[in-house]
Formats: sequence, C-alpha cells, structure tokens
Amino acid sequence: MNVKAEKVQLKYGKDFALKDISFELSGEKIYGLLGRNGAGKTSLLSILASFREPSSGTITINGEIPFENAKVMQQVAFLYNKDYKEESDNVIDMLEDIQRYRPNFDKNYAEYLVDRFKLDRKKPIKKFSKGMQSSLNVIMGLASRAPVTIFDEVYLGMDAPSRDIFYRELLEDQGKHPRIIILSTHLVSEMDYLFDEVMIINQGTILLHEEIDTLLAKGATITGNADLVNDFTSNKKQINMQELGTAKSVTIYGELSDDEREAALESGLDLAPVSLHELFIHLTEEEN
Ligand SMILES: Nc1ncnc2c1ncn2[C@@H]1O[C@H](COP(=O)(O)OP(=O)(O)OP(=O)(O)O)[C@@H](O)[C@H]1O
Repeated sequence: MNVKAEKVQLKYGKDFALKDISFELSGEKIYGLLGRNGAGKTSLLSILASFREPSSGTITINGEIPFENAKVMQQVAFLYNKDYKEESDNVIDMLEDIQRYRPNFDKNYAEYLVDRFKLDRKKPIKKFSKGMQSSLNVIMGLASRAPVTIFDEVYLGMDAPSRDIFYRELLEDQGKHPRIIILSTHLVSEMDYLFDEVMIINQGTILLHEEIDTLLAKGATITGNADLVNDFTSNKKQINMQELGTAKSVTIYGELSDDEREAALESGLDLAPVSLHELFIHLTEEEN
C-alpha cells in the first residue's frame, strides 16, 4: 500500500487550513500524526478518507484518487469522534452492518474486542458513555483490518485502562495483520512507543516526517558550564534553553557526530536524550 500527497492545499473560504502538504507513506507501519490544535490534522485526514476534496494538489492511495472512488474507499477506514446521539442500533447490529462494506472485517475478532472493552451488546449505542462510544470506534477500526486505517484522536473520553487495551490490541493485531495505520494524537508521551514514523504538522504544513528512531537521535539536551554549553551549541539549531545558575541546559535538534558527542563528554558536558513529547512541544513552539 502507498499513500501519497502532492502539494495538497485546503481552503475554508479564504483561509488555508492546509498550505502545501507533500508526503509519502509506504510500508505497513504505524504513523503518528502530531500537531497542535488547529494545525490541520483532521482536515488532512478527512481528505485521505474522501470526506473532502483538496482545493488543489492530489492525494492518491495506491496510485488512485480516493474521492468518490468506491473501490479505494473500501480500503480506507476512518474512525473519528462521531456523534452517536441518534444511533438506536446496538453493538451487534452495528458490527453486522459494517461487515457488508468491509471485505476484511473479522467478526470473531470484533466480538473478542467487545468483551475486552466490556461493552453491553444490547444497549442502544446512543446510550453509551463517550468513552464507550470511542471503544466502539476502536473495535470497528481494528476489526475492519482495512489496508489504510485512520484513527483521528479516537481515544477521547476513554479512561487510562481502556486506552491501554487499545494500544495493546493495536500492536498485537498490527503484528499479525500489518497495514498502514495513522494515529492522530495529542497524547504524545503516552503513545510514542506505538509509532514507527512520525509526521508533525504545523499551521497547515508538514514540519517534519521521520522514522521515530532517526527523529529521536536528532534531539539532545546538553547540560553543563554555561560557557562550554554556549561554545558547543552555537552552531546548532537550539530549540530550548534553561539557565541554572552558572550552568546551562540547551536542547538542540540536528545530527550530532560521534566525534562531537565524544568531545562534549570529554569537556565535562552531559548529553541526555530528548523525548518525542519534548521535541513536539519545542519544535512547534519555535515555529510559532
Ligand atoms: N468546517 C470548517 N470551516 C472553517 N474552518 C475550519 C473548518 N474546519 C477546520 N477549520 C479550520 O482549519 C484549521 C485546521 O483545523 P483542523 O480541525 O484540521 O485542525 P486539527 O489539527 O485537527 O485541530 P485539533 O487538534 O484542535 O482537533 C483551523 O484553523 C480550523 O479553524
């Protein structure tokens, strides 16, 4: 499977929600889509899911434009915070319905997940709590086994144990049935271990798209004597700084060679890794 965006723009009236988005997702991996409020995540995902057409540029899935293309859309599952307040069907009716248009849907797996999340099979979905409705979205997304599965902040309202079940089942099922999974989230520190690749979107543009290991290797926090830290970081991209009396701590983003690391340690500086959460905060902060 392959998902490709080329120079995608999306306008709401005169305002650009997406300015110039290009990327390629190839390979059955879990992709984390991170961005601050209003960055454009839902706008981008709703184009991928054919809910909208871009104002300009193209999105293709396996080389085909998904918009109003039934064959492609069968391959894409988009789960988001749907409003179920009118939904009088129960879980079982709902799952039977989905089976009709999801060719890879696994009914037994869906039933297993209903038990795992302890959902009432008879209650109308409109009477479910917000977290239960989110669990239902997770069940539909996982059991559909669509080659492109998109979860747009689908965990909203789910308590910590339920989110943990989601993450465990996601990893286990992805291991058995690999597909392209896109997770948009604000819960960066809680979900970072799930991602193979990360895309950060900021103000309608892609700030970065990297494999998680490459991305994390680019961040480092250098702490020590302020003058030494200044010397070491002066030619680097600095994304955060803290003064600690005569000491200083600077977070940088960029390649550090082995020689540079060695030199830093030899001069008494301390080098610490940076979490995805910190990188996300400082990189999007700086851009603003
Ligand atoms: N239906 C709409 N009409 C007009 N503007 C919209 C509409 N939907 C979104 N926008 C604007 O487009 C921009 C991107 O919004 P979008 O919902 O894609 O962001 P997001 O990254 O999903 O945000 P959040 O994390 O808060 O859900 C924002 O400036 C938002 O105000």
